Amino acid sequence: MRSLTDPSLLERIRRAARQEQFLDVVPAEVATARFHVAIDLAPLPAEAVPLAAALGRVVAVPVAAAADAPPFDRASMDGFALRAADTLGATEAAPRRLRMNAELLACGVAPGIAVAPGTATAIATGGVIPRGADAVVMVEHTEAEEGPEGPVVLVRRPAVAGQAVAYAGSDIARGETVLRAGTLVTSREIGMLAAAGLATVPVVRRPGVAILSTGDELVAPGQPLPTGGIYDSNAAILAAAVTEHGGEPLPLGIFRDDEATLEAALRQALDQADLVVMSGGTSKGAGDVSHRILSRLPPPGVLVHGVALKPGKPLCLGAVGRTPVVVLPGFPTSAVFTFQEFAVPVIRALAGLPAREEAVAEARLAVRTPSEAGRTEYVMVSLAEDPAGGLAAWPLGKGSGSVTAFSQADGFFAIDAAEQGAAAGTPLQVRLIGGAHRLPELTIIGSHCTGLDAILDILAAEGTRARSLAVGSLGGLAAAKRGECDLAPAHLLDPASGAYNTPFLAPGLRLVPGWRRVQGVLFRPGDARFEGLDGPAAVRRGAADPDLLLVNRNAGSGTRILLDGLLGGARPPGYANQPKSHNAVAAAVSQGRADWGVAIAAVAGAYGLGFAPLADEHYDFFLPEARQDRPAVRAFLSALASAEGRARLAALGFTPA
Ligand SMILES: Nc1nc2c(c(=O)[nH]1)N[C@H]1C(S)=C(S)[C@@H](COP(=O)(O)OP(=O)(O)OC[C@H]3O[C@@H](n4cnc5c(N)ncnc54)[C@H](O)[C@@H]3O)O[C@H]1N2
Ligand code: MOO
Repeated sequence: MRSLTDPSLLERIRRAARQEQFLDVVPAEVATARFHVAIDLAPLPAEAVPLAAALGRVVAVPVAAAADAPPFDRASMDGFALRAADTLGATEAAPRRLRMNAELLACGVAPGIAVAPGTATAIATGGVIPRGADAVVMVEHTEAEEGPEGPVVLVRRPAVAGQAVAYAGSDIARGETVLRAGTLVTSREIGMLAAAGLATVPVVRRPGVAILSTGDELVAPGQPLPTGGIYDSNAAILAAAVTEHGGEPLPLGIFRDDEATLEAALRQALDQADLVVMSGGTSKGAGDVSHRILSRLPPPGVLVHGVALKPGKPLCLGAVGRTPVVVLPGFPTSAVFTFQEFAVPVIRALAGLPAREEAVAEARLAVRTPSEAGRTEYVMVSLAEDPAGGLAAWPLGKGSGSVTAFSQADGFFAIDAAEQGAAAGTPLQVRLIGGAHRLPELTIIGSHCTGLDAILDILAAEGTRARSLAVGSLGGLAAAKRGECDLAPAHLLDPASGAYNTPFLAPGLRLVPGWRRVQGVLFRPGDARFEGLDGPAAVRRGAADPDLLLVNRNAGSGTRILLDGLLGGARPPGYANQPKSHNAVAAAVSQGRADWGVAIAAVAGAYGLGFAPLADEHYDFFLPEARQDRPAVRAFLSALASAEGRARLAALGFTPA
């Protein structure tokens, strides 16, 4: 992202406003087909690596055993090696009497004496079966004694040939294929290779995947964030995903949105990598940068720019010679989603891994979900129990710019490009991310609060898995009425009565008191226009001074109802700026985009802001009566009432009910 004084950015915005510039937007299947014919997808050449380094690698060529396992016929019991025929008819009352040979076959001892008829040799588990012997009798079924002819062994059970003998090559036969090409090497394979006498294993060379992030705003995690800065999360998630799919990440860092810099970086990446993945700067005019750079490199260059997908429309796929280049959209959800769909299959193919196994779960869509016609829209969802049986899918609703949607979702489903949304109740095939999902024991749908995290941390420590979906107080109340959640946290103010939450109770629901949150006016510390005022005076001051800019809240929120009541119809400057959370209000005031707003004390504290208290807001839980006896609900209620829960809430600035 560049500054507004940058003429190329102005040009980019003008052009974007004029027209839809992805003239060549193609369906995902077309994009994949064009990409795959232009690049090589055969596994990379083999390299021999020592067993200690083989974990997680992919076997390149069939591996044959160099030795038998066991390498010789081996005793599998401590006892006596003998000829089974000599023990025929042996009983407790009439044991067979065998002369003991003068050697003890411990492990690692080469036998020197053959077992002749009528003799036996003492042998340990793992000992080499001597010539002439065909069975081992365990020591418990024998008795040794000193006879006139020397030491003898009395055998009290008849043996059958082969008894307690593990034959040479019965486990691994020399020349047998122990590992087939394409096998992923785990600890189990490493054990087999060692037993077969192999110190190294031929594995597919790991595809090197260069990862470049582009954007003037990007900052490496761990560094301080300047105004307008964004942490480079794409590079980290992409590098880890490369490793997960058998590649070797080559993190090249963050590059400025500048053609010459990017071209140099791309050339450097192409020198060392089997696949180049860039993220950022692909949409609109910026996409031309990739076009221009790629056109100066060996053909074929850009193969696809624009895919009829959401997230992921600005994706650019290209190749230099046969080396694939993938330019992902900068938005984190778009980047990781298109990486999974378009880059992962290439990495796995080069790494010699089979296509990723897709796991699908059937679910019903919990709420109506809009989509953009003309693009196949992939909707990230959380799965919860459906009261009608099976699973309900709840859209995360976070959008392409979210850094958490892909990481927190259980899976995603597609809405066809021809549709403009999907109705609540639509049966869905949800593709699971990570191949599996575990249903939470406690489903919480409604308004979010850091106090709730404190209680859920206690539950987690006790081993109860909870899932909290932040859909706002009203959305949670509706879910509770439909019986779709265990608890619906809410802070709903009824303007008529001035009461919180109780006026919204419905048959079948009960209200569990949670805690109070102090609402107040937020301002920058040291702002003399607010310092020292009480809450109502701070609102009057804010409303009266035309130089002061308000940050309001969205209609329907309890905070908005409170502020509207205090303003008595006044509309101070900034009233139209209506973000949807306490944190957004605090960030606006803290960063100087506004001078005052109303939010809870805990958030003011987290941002280091001044605070003038106004009123107590009640944060309570709607609980469907049908669910109140579930063990996880009981565990939640006791954590809420516990001394620890109350102490943690108090420490966060909340007043437990
Ligand atoms: N006028 C239009 N604007 C946009 C369109 C459009 O069609 N017309 N498309 C939108 C879509 S769809 C997407 S997706 C994004 C992708 O844009 P870019 O690929 O050009 O990405 P940037 O502008 O560089 O960044 C977007 C966003 O993502 C943040 N970002 C970038 N890189 C990283 C990173 N490595 N780690 C974390 N976050 C990153 C960046 O700061 C921006 O906030 O464009 C829409 N715009
Ligand atoms: O296509 Mo963009 O990826 O919607 O956000």
